[in-house]
Amino acid sequence: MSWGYEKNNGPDKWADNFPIANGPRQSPIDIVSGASSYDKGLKPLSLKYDPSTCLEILNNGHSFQVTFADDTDSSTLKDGPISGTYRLKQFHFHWGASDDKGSEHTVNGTKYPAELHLVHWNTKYASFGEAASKPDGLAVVGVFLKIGGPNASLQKIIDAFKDIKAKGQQTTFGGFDPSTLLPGCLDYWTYDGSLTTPPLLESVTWIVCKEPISVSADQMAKFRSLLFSGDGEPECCMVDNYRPPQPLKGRSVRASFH
Ligand SMILES: Cc1cc(C)cc(S(N)(=O)=O)c1
Ligand SMILES: [Zn+2]
Repeated sequence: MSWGYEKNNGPDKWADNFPIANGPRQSPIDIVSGASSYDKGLKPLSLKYDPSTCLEILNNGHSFQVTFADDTDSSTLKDGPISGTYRLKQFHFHWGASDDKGSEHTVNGTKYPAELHLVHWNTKYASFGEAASKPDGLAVVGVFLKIGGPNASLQKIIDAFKDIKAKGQQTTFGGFDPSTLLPGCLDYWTYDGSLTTPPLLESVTWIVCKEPISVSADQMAKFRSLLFSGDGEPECCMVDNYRPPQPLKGRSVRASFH
């Protein structure tokens, strides 16, 4: 039985096969804004994305992801809390069965209906796979989604859902600029954490944006029409693919803003 988000294979069972699930730097966390400390040494994020590196969109059975060519420094994250250059590998989302839940990180206990993760790897290592096992290997930018007006940039992604409804399905998806998914203000919280799904590797510098982006209720409903299940299997809607907040275990959360 492979891991998932159901009762019998969900987050409470992951430690059975991935003992790091109870490790010292697990993600996500609840961000308590009053307990975060402003660090004037934190730089603004430098995100430079080239739409021509966008390759395809894929339903991997846990979420859907948009993957990028990462053989050059065309789409990168620099500055912020990190040193060096990190390359964009993919982005994906986590969301709920209803608008009152779905994000992985929470803010003062507040859940958002969804959360975007833009995954980058440190080019001091030879590949994503090598970087994923290093304490400074990955940097993931998290962006909350809140219910509001329709998001034109998200709509381009949603329009591709008909081709990736079931697990394992993928289709070409080019010319998409991920910077159109970023909020206007790039104030952020940052802390040392992990992948939020198995293998839960403790290799992620988390960079969580304070400002959410909008998504309409109808657009969220389209996310929930994707399937965890494969073609020909009993249909299981892709919803609640989020891990709940994990113990902070003494970590500090820094803020790039007052
Ligand atoms: C397993 C895994 C892989 C990747 C690239 C990213 C994550 S996450 N949700 O921590 O951003 C998890
Ligand atoms: Zn994620």
